[in-house]
Amino acid sequence: MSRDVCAALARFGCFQVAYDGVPDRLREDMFAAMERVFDLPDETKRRNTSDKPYFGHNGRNEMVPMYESLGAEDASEIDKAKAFTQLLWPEGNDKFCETLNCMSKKLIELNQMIIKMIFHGFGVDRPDALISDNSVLRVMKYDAPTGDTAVVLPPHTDKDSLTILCQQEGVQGLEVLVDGHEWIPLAPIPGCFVVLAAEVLKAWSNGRIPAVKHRVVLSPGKERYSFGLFMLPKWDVVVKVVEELVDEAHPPRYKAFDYMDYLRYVEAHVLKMVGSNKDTVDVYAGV
Ligand SMILES: O=C(O)CCC(=O)C(=O)O
Ligand SMILES: [Fe+2]
Repeated sequence: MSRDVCAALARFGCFQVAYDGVPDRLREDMFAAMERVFDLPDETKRRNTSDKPYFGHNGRNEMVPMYESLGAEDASEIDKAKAFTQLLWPEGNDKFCETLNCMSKKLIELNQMIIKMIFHGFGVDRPDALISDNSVLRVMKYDAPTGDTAVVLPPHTDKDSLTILCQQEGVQGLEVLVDGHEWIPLAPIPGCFVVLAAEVLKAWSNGRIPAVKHRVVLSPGKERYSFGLFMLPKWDVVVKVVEELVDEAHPPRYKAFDYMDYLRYVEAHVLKMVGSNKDTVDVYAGV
């Protein structure tokens, strides 16, 4: 199993996983709740701010006019889930709070399981420094294109360690880039989650696992909802290449870096990186 996970990630930077730790009911509750979130007035949704780049409300701007998202940091902690809920529903919404909290916990469990598998596959018995509880649960909505098929979320690599996405059943949209030139649609599979390798994992794995480039494309008349758990490294541990993956044939490809400094760099250079075939982590920390 560990080997299959490693092989899929090394080759494609992604895979889909069937995971019954998240009951269908919880998934349905989440999508139902999300529709109500996006129906809230703009000024309410824009209360979702953060001092960390890309952690809060995003979208409906020049770069991504048809995309809108909100981020709940560490919603696996009940107090944080409550605070996020209260921003949106000051009068409270216990059901939403519980759904968000429960989903975050389940997806963090899945995430940690996959990180352990990856590094076991690489012969690392105790990847403790990489197992973190820090996350952002992001809920996303894409407007239906009116004319032609449209790229509603431009190609990018994620800046966390590992992303777990949940697509709506029957709504196609996510595509991943394979071999640098072929866009492959990842059709939603009932009961499955999409796992995407991101830039921090690329650094940890000394480049053995690529950060997969992906985008969202929609056909006319179809709107789309999705949500994802973005796993972040521990705040008090620098991001660095795992020692076991360094030897004479594989010198370290990345300098150690602080995750928040890297995120600030990402924010400052985001426009410059559009269309680049280099990942930000390589520009920022590549040796
Ligand atoms: O909505 C999706 O399926 C993808 C979202 C995504 O790539 C992101 O938020 O980084
Ligand atoms: Fe992404």
